[in-house]
Amino acid sequence: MTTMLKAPSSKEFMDNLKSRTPGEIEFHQAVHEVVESLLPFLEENPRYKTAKILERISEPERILIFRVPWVDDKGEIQVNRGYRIEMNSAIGPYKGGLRFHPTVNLGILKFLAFEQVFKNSLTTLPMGGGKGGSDFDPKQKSDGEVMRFCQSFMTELCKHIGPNTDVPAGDIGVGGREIGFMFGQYKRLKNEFTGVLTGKGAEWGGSLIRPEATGYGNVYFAQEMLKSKNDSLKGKTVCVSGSGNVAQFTVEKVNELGGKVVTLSDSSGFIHDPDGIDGEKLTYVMRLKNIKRGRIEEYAKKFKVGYYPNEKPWGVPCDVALPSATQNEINKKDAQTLIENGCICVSEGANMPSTPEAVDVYLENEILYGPGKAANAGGVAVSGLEMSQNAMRISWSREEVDNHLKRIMKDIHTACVKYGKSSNGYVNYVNGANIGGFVKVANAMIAQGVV
Ligand SMILES: NC(=O)C1=CN([C@@H]2O[C@H](COP(=O)(O)OP(=O)(O)OC[C@H]3O[C@@H](n4cnc5c(N)ncnc54)[C@H](OP(=O)(O)O)[C@@H]3O)[C@@H](O)[C@H]2O)C=CC1
Ligand SMILES: O=C(O)CCC(=O)C(=O)O
Repeated sequence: MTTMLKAPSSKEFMDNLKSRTPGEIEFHQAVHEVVESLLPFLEENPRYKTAKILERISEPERILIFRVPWVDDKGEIQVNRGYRIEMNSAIGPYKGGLRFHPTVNLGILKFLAFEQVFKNSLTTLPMGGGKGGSDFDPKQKSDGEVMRFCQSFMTELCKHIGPNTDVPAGDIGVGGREIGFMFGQYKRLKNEFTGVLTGKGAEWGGSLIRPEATGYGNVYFAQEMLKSKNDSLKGKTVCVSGSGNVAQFTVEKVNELGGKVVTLSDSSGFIHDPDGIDGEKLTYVMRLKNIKRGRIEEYAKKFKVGYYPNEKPWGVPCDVALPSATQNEINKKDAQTLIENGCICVSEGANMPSTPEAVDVYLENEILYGPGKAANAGGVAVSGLEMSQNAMRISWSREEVDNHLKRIMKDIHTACVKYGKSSNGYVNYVNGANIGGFVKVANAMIAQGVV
């Protein structure tokens, strides 16, 4: 027998969540946004209330926290903390990146794992949600130190993951180098060559287009949003933040589609290049960041453009903003400035880069706003395609993978419009992504019983 339950108010729900997860500020922020989107939908669909999906989906299935000891180049022992949040496996193995950054803590990884559940569902591929990482800082470390850390991290993590259980990938501070070291250690310990990680090198099981996928996917999503207004990126001035994996391939795709990117940043400041970051300058950025592991300030010196230490790029006039660095990098004032300067579209390469107050500004002004869990889903989507290729022991061409990516981003856009269209015609992509991502996971959870 089932009983009809009244859904808790957003405040009741959040008070309860906060009392059980004190101090996990980013996690509270991510859950609050989803609850606000979902409560009206739950009123119309009471079976999700009866099954207590909201209560279950916001509680990780499993949290792993472990010691990561390693030896630095001076022979001194260092100790970091490792994490893996296995958030939800209703529609597939846990899937999501690993972040190595000194700011990493439980609340940040839980927000990322929670977002990942909805994002992965939106891709239409069979992937549950997870996230992990460490407070280890790869900056200023030698390759040997990074390798020893990665090997120690994987020595513990390998007990909990597997190609049908949990498949990590990269995120901030984890790129091809780190995935290589972790894959090597997993293979050595388990004596098996499997698709246990994605983002692998193309010669050893990686998918073509995975490095490009998050940035390209975000630009495809922005293009879809603009297309809904009979507009495009051609001739648009674009502000990008960050200068890592996502930012670099965002610039590449914007250039290809005829836009002009005028900013890039890192945690020390931003550069403003009014002439645009063309292909040649982008090659310089890729060398600077991926090989030399230098600071974006060096771009300003090399190309004689403005560098603004300890500032973010949102005061630079643009038509389109593609935040691609980190969470909460655009606050209310930044959002107001963007709109006052004529910005008509914000599409998030980073996870949760806009504060809730910034999001309110976008929605009140009815600009095109693509939240990260929809707009940056291209990365994990191509990770899902890497898992398929590994399982079939085949490799698709660049063109095949790129065509899949384009189709997936278009489908995500369609799902957001389906669930997010307001009565006045404005598409609230926040509601669209949250409800669109929720339905498949919630239905699977109901079908699988109280687990
Ligand atoms: N890689 C992927 O496939 C995906 C990534 N994302 C998200 O995209 C964003 C960027 O990731 P990715 O490009 O992979 O990471 P990278 O490590 O390659 O690059 C991160 C960039 O962001 C900057 N950054 C990091 N932390 C801060 C901070 N606190 N303040 C200002 N700038 C900062 C870094 O600067 P510095 O070098 O100074 O630290 C660097 O330029 C993240 O939010 C990530 O979660 C989302 C989906 C998939
Ligand atoms: O490719 C993946 O599995 C992870 C991508 C990721 O971490 C993200 O979407 O935030």
